[in-house]
Amino acid sequence: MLNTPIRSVQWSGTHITLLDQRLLPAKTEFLSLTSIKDVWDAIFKLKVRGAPAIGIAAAYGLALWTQQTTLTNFNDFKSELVKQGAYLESSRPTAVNLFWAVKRILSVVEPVSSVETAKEAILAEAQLIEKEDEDVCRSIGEYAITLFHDEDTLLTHCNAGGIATARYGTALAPFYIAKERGMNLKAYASETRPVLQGARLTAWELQQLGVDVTLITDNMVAHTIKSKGVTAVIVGADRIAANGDTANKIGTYGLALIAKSLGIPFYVAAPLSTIDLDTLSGGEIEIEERHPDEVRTLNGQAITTPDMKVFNPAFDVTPSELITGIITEKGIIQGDYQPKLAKLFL
Ligand SMILES: CSC[C@@H](O)[C@@H](O)C(=O)COP(=O)(O)O
Repeated sequence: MLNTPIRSVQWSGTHITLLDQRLLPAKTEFLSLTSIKDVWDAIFKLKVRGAPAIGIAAAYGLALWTQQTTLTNFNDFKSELVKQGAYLESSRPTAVNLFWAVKRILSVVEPVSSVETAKEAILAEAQLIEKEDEDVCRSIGEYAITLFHDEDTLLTHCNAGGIATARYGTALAPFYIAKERGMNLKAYASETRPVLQGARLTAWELQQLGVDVTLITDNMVAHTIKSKGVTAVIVGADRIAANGDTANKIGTYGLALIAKSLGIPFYVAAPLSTIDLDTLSGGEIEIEERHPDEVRTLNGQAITTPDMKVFNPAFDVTPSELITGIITEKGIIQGDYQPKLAKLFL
């Protein structure tokens, strides 16, 4: 049993050690990322995925670049660092944690005046981002658990677990806390076509944790909620707009509509680093569209003609009015999201 969850992104002194999430659950393999290009590629290809983990990988990616650069002039170093940050930001558009982490790393260079000091400050900040995410996820779990009772059955979508963060996850954090407290939370995981994060990652992660987890395909959600006594839906987020509209894995919006129709609560669990007050509403969030082959194939096997026309958005936006509560490290907010989200940052 994997009671201490695997760390999906770690700094290893000279490189980044990264769990290759594409291979799970068949193989638990770690990659050594030795250049910023490796980090871009890892984010783009979903070797690392999940909003907070992408942010941590990006922060370490910039730390890696700073350790390797031969630039000695501080102004040249600073302007190249900005370019490297923009390069990493071009890997995936939707999860705001990527942009948040790059911004945070760039900001530590402001008060310093030499390349050597900047290198140290950047690595320390990347390590702090990882450490803080662990604490934040634990806190999300502690707030989340107050919403549930022993023997409740929660349905979750995609993977917002320990491997998508520094530790504990966001939507899966209450399962870790429940285990510690001897409380029995049961789970249904929807498989999450086309990349199957629910089947490959969430079902595996909860099974490792010893949670009673059952896998369903995405089209079984309404029937399962109705027939199996699911008490709540809990998901993570990739970007929460200022008004509470939430971008998360494709399928989340449909889940929220089903939850509302069947009268069960729909919760979003996310850290403040996923809340983007500069994005006023969900309509402003850029939705990543991925390669059509993800839909044309299933586990590497073609399921359509090779030229089948495909629409493959990786995320959708759930309007805030369908969200029962947003669980953050600073507490749970319910309704009236605009002022309440803004207040979290004061
Ligand atoms: C704590 S992870 C929250 C979200 O990032 C997660 O729910 C999600 O949508 C991940 O999408 P992915 O495409 O796998 O990166």
